[in-house]
Amino acid sequence: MPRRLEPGARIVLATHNAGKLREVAALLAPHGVAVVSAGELGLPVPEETEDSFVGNAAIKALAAATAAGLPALADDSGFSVAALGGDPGVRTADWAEQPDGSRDYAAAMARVAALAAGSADRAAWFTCALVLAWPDGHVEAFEGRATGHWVAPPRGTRGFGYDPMFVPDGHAETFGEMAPAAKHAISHRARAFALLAAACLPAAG
Ligand SMILES: O=P(O)(O)OP(=O)(O)OP(=O)(O)OC[C@H]1O[C@@H](n2cnc3c(O)ncnc32)[C@H](O)[C@@H]1O
Ligand SMILES: [Mg+2]
Repeated sequence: MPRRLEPGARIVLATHNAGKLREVAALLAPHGVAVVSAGELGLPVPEETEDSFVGNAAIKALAAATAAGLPALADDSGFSVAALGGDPGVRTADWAEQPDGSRDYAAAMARVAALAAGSADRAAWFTCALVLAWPDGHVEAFEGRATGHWVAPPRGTRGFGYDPMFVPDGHAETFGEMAPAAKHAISHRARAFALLAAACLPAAG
């Protein structure tokens, strides 16, 4: 049996990414769970040393749960391109990292497009792993995927990260052009969250 949070429980959202924080907080809102972010608690950014999304989400969730003494929810996610053998994948954030530590997503999207342009296979997908960890080391893990294709140049200013270069299956707009509610209806994060909610969260009110 999965472990479930009590109604009214307080949890840490173990991410330093503002886009993810906004999306996960919106998904959590109907479940009556009180949320505090890793940034608000001044928690450090742990090193993501695993080669799987679930592995890295577990590192982040366990580090935050232990440091805060509260259950913690972490998201590890990434963008994969079939023509690149699934890259950048778990290294998606690293591909955007600049020498000064800042992130340049325009440059990262241009690099992905340049490397993949030689192939007729435009298939791409986002993956999201959500891991809920407790201070005693217990973890519950869930994964969701959204499939589609990549486009260049990037389109749209909504969303975050690589959203402007991804068109999900059955749609014409990129995640960067869609309304947030439309992205939530089909995204990798929403799919992982639906599994998490069914197993571990108080029923939505
Ligand atoms: O580790 P935390 O603190 O949660 O924040 P992060 O931004 O470093 O997150 P990851 O290590 O999981 O790296 C995920 C990368 O994939 C990108 N990404 C994840 N979900 C995305 C989404 O829904 N749309 C666009 N890009 C996304 C994101 O911008 C990052 O570059
Ligand atoms: Mg990260």
